[in-house]
Amino acid sequence: MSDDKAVTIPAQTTGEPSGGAATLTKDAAPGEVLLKVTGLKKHFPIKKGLLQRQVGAVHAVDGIDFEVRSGETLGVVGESGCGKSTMGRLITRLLEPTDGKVEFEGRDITHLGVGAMRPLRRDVQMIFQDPYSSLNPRHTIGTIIGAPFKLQGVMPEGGIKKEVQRLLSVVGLNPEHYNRYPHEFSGGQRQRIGIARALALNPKLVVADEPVSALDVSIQAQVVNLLDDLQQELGLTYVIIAHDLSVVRHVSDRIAVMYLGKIVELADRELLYKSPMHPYTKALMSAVPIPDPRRKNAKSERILLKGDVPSPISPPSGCRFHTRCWKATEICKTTEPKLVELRPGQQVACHHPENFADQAPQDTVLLTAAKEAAELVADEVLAESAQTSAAVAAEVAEAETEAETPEAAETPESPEADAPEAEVSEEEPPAKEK
Ligand SMILES: Nc1ncnc2c1ncn2[C@@H]1O[C@H](COP(=O)(O)OP(=O)(O)OP(=O)(O)O)[C@@H](O)[C@H]1O
Repeated sequence: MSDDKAVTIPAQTTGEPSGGAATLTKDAAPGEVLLKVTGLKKHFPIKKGLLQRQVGAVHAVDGIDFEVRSGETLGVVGESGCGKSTMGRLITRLLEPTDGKVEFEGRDITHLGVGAMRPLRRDVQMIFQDPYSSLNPRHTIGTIIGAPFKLQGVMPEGGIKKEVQRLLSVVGLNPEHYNRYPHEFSGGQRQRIGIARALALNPKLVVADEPVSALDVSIQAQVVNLLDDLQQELGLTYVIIAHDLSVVRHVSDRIAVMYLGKIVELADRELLYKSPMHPYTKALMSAVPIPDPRRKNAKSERILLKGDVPSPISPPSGCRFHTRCWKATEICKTTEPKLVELRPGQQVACHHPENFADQAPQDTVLLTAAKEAAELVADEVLAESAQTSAAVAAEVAEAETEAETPEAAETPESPEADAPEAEVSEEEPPAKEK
């Protein structure tokens, strides 16, 4: 980690006539929406035969909506093949979306061409997973980190070499190693080089795609902490993609959980950890050990998921997770649940959420697949899940009753006021048939 904490980005001058001097001002104030994604899709066509006729498509990203606010870190998690990297490449416009909209600072950038995207490339940068293949082995690290200045026609104050050396010290590397080649560095150091390159043009948004998964576990924390420090110092906004929650849990403000091209849960970190609502989130969380001494006696039952993620070529109907979910009923197979905000700061797409009142309590018969999936879930987890859902349902019912009572008292003259508007069930939701 760098000792050089006093990071200052000098003003840069640009060769572009229209660009003007690159300023240090972050246009979006902290908390304002920097990036907005609506109905975003990417379907990769599958072509066959001599005529290369399209016979199908990989539904890598299949209609997602989210926002990234200035200064925050949005973590994106999900198993391999869920479309996280494709999403990262779509929002950095390295891929052309099939459908939907990407807005950056209020500007629609969905279909900007190469030329129009050029100035924007400064503001949106990407850090890649593999620090071995993402750095050209024939170039010195001075050339690699200095490349963005040349590509963008930007001349930093004091020259490129001085700026590259400053960036090296910012990411905790020796500025004297300017003339060395990537193979002379360890994996962690190479990832620091990738970070220095991404930071060169003082970006507003950095999308980091599995930034530490290729590194030794002992090095991972150092790189994550470096990203965290840089965010504090430079006011960066991050989208950090990871396949499990262990990497993003400490650095994210909000977390989006992806499954087969969809966001199934999007919540403030605290809420997600305290009471995950989507069964898939719960399963992902159960795979992460909790290094908390206060919880050493707490049950940490693992939830094993049945089989692999289904093919994104023909994703399951309804809720895509229904083939592996231990709570799935008929409605899950037939009707796709919408991503809705069930609690302030917590959106979820599930008919039978955890830690919340059942959204389809009339639908009680478990699918055969759910019974098989339940075999892999510890009895304690199933019991706890039923218990918390029942408790939340009772709480919700109680809150509704309280909310209705004063209203009725205020309008005693109304004949309807005496009669309860809706029956509030005191009953626990019916137990799922096993
Ligand atoms: N260029 C492409 N052409 C065809 N299919 C693709 C392409 N890129 C990705 N896919 C497919 O899209 C799906 C989503 O891939 P993606 O890499 O986005 O997932 P991921 O969640 O990032 O997984 P991983 O962590 O393994 O990278 C996968 O089935 C993948 O095979």
